[in-house]
Amino acid sequence: MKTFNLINPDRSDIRYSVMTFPDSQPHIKIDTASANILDKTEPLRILTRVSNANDLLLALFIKNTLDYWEFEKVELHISYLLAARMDRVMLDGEPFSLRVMAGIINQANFRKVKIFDPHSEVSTALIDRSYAITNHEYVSDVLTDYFAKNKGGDYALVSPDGGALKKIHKLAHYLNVENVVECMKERDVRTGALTSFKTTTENLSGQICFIIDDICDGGGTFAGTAKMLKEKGASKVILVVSHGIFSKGTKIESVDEIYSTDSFKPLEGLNCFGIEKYLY
Ligand SMILES: O=P(O)(O)OC[C@H]1O[C@H](OP(=O)(O)OP(=O)(O)O)[C@H](O)[C@@H]1O
Repeated sequence: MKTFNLINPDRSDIRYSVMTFPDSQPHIKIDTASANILDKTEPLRILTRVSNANDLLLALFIKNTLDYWEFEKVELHISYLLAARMDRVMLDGEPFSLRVMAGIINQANFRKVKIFDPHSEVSTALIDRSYAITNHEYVSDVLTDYFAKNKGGDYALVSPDGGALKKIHKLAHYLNVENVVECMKERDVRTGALTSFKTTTENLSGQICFIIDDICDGGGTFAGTAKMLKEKGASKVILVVSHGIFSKGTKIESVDEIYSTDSFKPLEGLNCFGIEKYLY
């Protein structure tokens, strides 16, 4: 499939240049010649991060031009979906932001929408003809990379909360890993504060613990979970997230090493895997 690549412009099958008008409107100029040589009856995907509102606008502007040129099968492949966490009304007076995002995407009438490891099933429920791409292949590559660079040993996959728990057993099955540690956390939705960390697993003596989750934002979930895992004997704690926001930086207490993709933004100072391999 041909790709209109907003993540890595050098690998785009259609060339373009992006600019911003003085009033902050994002704008794109698409190279007509590179578009005209493509077969318009074949699928074409727009590959993009939706890390902010302008990213979404640009993708929709491109779809508008591709419609005008009569490309028949345009897909949207999203590495990170803004507002996927706001998958419900958290508190009275707050919006159901994901529903708004979904409405905007739906009106553009993409043939398919693929989303890499969305926060919950609500994204694919709300967005028409959408599919979630799991983190399975990515986590498999992480384990291979980790054990190529470090001594082997007993290890466990850890789900830090209820959201991650829904995915961890399918991942463990895919990876053929038996050892899964289920954890719970409590978050006060009024303040965002994390209030408690628990697990039913008592002894993690000598275990290398891989915490698997979709997003690392401030890192509080993982500092609290890692501290608890170490108190129960874990020899190392490795954080593996699909989407690295790292709003408070990439030093997270009690976490020994971090893996992420560049789905939200390019990252330095940790193990960062390019998202393109996993989103197709
Ligand atoms: O790095 P942090 O700032 O701790 O945030 C990361 C956590 O936040 C998200 O879950 P969230 O707490 O929104 O949970 P829920 O939607 O599953 O209730 C995400 O799935 C991580 O678990």
